Amino acid sequence: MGPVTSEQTSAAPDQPQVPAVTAASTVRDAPDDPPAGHVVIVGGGPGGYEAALVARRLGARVTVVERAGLGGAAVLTDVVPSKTLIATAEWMTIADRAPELGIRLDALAAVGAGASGAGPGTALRHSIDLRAVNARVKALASAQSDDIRARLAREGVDVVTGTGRLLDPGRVAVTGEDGREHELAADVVLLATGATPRVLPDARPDGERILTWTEMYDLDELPERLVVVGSGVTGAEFAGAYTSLGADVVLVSSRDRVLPGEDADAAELIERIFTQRGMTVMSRSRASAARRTADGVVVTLEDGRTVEGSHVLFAVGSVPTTRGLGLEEAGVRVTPSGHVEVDKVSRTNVRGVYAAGDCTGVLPLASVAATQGRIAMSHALGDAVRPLSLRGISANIFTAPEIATVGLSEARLRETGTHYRTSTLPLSRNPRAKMLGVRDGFVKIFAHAGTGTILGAVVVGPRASESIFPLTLAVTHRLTADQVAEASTVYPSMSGTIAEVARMLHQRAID
Ligand SMILES: Cc1cc2nc3c(=O)[nH]c(=O)nc-3n(C[C@H](O)[C@H](O)[C@H](O)COP(=O)(O)OP(=O)(O)OC[C@H]3O[C@@H](n4cnc5c(N)ncnc54)[C@H](O)[C@@H]3O)c2cc1C
Ligand SMILES: NC(=O)c1ccc[n+]([C@@H]2O[C@H](COP(=O)([O-])OP(=O)(O)OC[C@H]3O[C@@H](n4cnc5c(N)ncnc54)[C@H](O)[C@@H]3O)[C@@H](O)[C@H]2O)c1
Repeated sequence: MGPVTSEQTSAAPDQPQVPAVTAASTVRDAPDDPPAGHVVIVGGGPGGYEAALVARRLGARVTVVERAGLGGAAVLTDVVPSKTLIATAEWMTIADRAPELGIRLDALAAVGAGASGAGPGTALRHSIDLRAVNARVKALASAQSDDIRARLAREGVDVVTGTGRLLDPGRVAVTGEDGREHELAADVVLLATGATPRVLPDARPDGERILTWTEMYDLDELPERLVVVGSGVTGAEFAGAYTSLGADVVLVSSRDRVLPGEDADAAELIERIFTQRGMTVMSRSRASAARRTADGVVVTLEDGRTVEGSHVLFAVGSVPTTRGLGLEEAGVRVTPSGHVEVDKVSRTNVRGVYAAGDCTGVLPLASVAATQGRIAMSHALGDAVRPLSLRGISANIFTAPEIATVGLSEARLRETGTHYRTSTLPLSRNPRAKMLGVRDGFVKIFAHAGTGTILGAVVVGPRASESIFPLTLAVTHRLTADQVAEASTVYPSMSGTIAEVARMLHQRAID
């Protein structure tokens, strides 16, 4: 069975989300001779497992080949662990505001709770038991992976443990843990093999002091001085979290500022907050090597300077997991960076072979991987499909405060010469923010200068990941600033600022 070639555009794909995997359903066995053929999916991350569910719903027999664990890097090493760690860090950040809100942690209560050596009147602060934090992180990730495995089993998806390799468009070889190889015949193949941390040749991770983000959850004690190399989203999230947890953090950034790809106002605000919290940010500093010392590490920069720490975390990007996948042999085209080339319905250049997620490099987000996987299966199995659009994709950087974005960035609007208007309000003027002791953050909206249609937005603030949703609706459904301004908001609420910024855009339009 080959893929359908015409693109239909009726049903919209679901909201791009990594699915909840808790819903109960009866076990469905795959039919021996499924009407929609056999789909083999290599990689069980969000790109792969979400596709598997869709393919089963569309009547295919489905086999997922996964070598590490279901849920992929997203669940086992990247999204889930980092956001669970950040949940603890966020609590610490909120606790820092407690005295301002009239909350005291007094010595007596702490002694009762088991703190030792604190006499009455002793000033106390919360501290971190990193072993306990990381045990929670790993247990949560592993439970989520188990949930996904159970959900796939309930839906009748076959899961094979091993490493998959494309032999040709209709055959996948699987090498099991025992080294034995067997073949799976496929009508459709989906490659969803993700990406792995980039490693500098002279800074090989050792799992103890020189680390990638996947190894951070094996630490039992808070690093005394953590050097974080790379100030992209991963570096910024870890540097911010470890500062909140109480570590002394040095962030080595090769660029002029942290988060170089993000809204400039948001990035500047985060950098200011980072330094206010005691983080050392070294800009225009590129690391070239790292080595162990007797009790720590030394990181060497390209200009010869050195930075000492107890540990170093390299967050210098990822490489697609596409080597050894048989792409060349099967004639699948890859980009110079090694990503699988796909179109907007996740097709590669080889008929019947699709790809989704980080191995395609389209937009490395779990939500996008899941959407690409779903689209691939709908297309391959002849269901209605709407090609991937990145227009209404929202994303969030889980720093404190969070940075949430949707739609076009200001840089992109400038690049494309779009005639736009923008308004911004700081959260410090919002009554709810004042009550909560929140000072940092803002709402910024971009609207088309002619039509008033909302083109993009940035929200910086606590739980910005939640507040961005009305603006995602606005961008997705092409609402105007006036339509957003007319909607009622609760008083007092953070979302009041969103409506107020939308009102400001109206005033500007009639200036
Ligand atoms: C630290 C960090 C935090 C992040 N936080 C977020 C976030 O908050 N929100 C968000 O949306 N995104 C986040 N991301 C991005 C997100 O993790 C990825 O976009 C997502 O994991 C991509 O999903 P995927 O299915 O393409 O690949 P993965 O999740 O990487 O899964 C790929 C799977 O394929 C398996 N595999 C690879 N090769 C083979 C083979 N040959 N045979 C068998 N199996 C194979 C791997 O073992 C893996 O399990 C984060 C990334 C990082 C690094
Ligand atoms: N919250 C989220 O959704 C989330 C979190 C983490 C990652 N992600 C996804 O993963 C993608 C990749 O993010 P990332 O931060 O892992 O990688 P990245 O490639 O975006 O950032 C790596 C940074 O390291 C810098 N760098 C590279 N080599 C260096 C060196 N030798 N010394 C110092 N700096 C160096 C680069 O200039 C870059 O700024 C993001 O675009 C995002 O889509 C998402």
